[in-house]
Amino acid sequence: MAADQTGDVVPSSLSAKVVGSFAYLTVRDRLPTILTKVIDTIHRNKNKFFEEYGEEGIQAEKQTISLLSKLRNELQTDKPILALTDGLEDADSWNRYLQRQQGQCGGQEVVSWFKSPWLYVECYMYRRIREALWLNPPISGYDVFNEGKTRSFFESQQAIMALCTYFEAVDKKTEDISENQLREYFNKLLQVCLWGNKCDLSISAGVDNSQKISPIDSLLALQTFILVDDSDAVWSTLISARQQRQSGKRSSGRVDFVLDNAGFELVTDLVLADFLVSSGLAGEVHFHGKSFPWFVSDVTAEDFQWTIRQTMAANHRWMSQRGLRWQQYVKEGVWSYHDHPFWTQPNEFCDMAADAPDLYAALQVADLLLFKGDLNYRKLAGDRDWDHTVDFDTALRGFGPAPLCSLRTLKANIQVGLQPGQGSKLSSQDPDWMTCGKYAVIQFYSPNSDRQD
Ligand SMILES: O=P(O)(O)OC[C@H]1O[C@](O)(CO)[C@@H](O)[C@@H]1O
Repeated sequence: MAADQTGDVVPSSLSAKVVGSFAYLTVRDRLPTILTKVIDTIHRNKNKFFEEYGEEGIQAEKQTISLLSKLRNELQTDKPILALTDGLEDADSWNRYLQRQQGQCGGQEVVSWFKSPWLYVECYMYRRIREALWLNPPISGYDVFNEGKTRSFFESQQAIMALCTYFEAVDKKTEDISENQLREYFNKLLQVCLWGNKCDLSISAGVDNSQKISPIDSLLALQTFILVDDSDAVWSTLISARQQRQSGKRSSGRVDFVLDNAGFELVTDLVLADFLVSSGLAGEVHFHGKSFPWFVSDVTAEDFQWTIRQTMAANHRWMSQRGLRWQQYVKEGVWSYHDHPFWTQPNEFCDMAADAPDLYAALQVADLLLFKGDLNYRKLAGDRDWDHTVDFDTALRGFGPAPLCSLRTLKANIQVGLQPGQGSKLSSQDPDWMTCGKYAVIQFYSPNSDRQD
């Protein structure tokens, strides 16, 4: 247990200082592997940089690699975390966060890779990659993870086609079907969107993790791996918001996706968003992505636009039709993409109201917030060593700008909101249940006291 900034007693943050823990193994093994791949990618692209920028490109490649090798050495030898020096717009808040961490150690320990909160140091690594590139124009804007994200999209083509074909049939029917039928489609597409989160490149340290089989066909078999299923509450939230709109009590009708990975997962997000709009469950969708390459496969503005363009250009009738529809939504402002520096900060989301009040206020307007993936879950629950039976609401520690739902496959050893005994049963059956990506949750919280489930 530890006291937070406000003096509340909360479980301690997960950290690599617990030798043998998942955090420890990630910092010891997975993060250096990711850094090595980043260095290899930059080196492999040397000729491209030369063709584009001449000798300057080669110099930038060398210097970036030298900064990244230094970073890998700092990590592997547990050096202190350093302040950022690139002067980018978020550098000050990162440096303030470092001071906050230093304040919390009370001078007894240094803030370092293996001693500090895992969430902090892992986010910091991606920000330092950003710094290494930024300090080296002309390759400052190069996305080192782009090749992997692109590959993962193409390797999931069959699954994307199957999903678009399924959606085509659903879409034809949404106008005159019963609420029960609509609900059935919603459940399926919500689950596809959930399992899409299996496909991230960070857990596999960049190794192929794409979707190979039809996502609809696998749903039934996957059902037993959903540990918490609050989809009833999610549905009720959408339906009651729609009723309020129809009766003129409310205008917005907005669902926000806090996105996670590009590739197949993003396609599942777009398909669900398409369904929400075409069925009238939402009037508008906001997508929140990252403002620089993050956690290997996270969606940036460029990935978002690229995915829509590729879907449009596909040589498959239903896939390209979806792409065209999505482009239309973007043109008409029905869909919009947003980024904010807070999404690429190391903060727990309970800090958002104080540290990013503009973002918090923007989220308050939504009827429903869908938080995709494992990292968002870690930030929702503060990446702390909670007992599994603690309520989701408690772990959120006051965060709740609007009704929210986490759609997450478990890839880090944090999970709340389970039934008594559920965690220990899983541990005895499947010791890696929290980190293997085989289990998932659809976990809901509403700040309105009259929860609609
Ligand atoms: O893409 P996601 O689902 O946020 O997963 C991110 C990955 O990074 C981690 O947060 C840590 O490496 C894991 O928990 C997870 O493997």
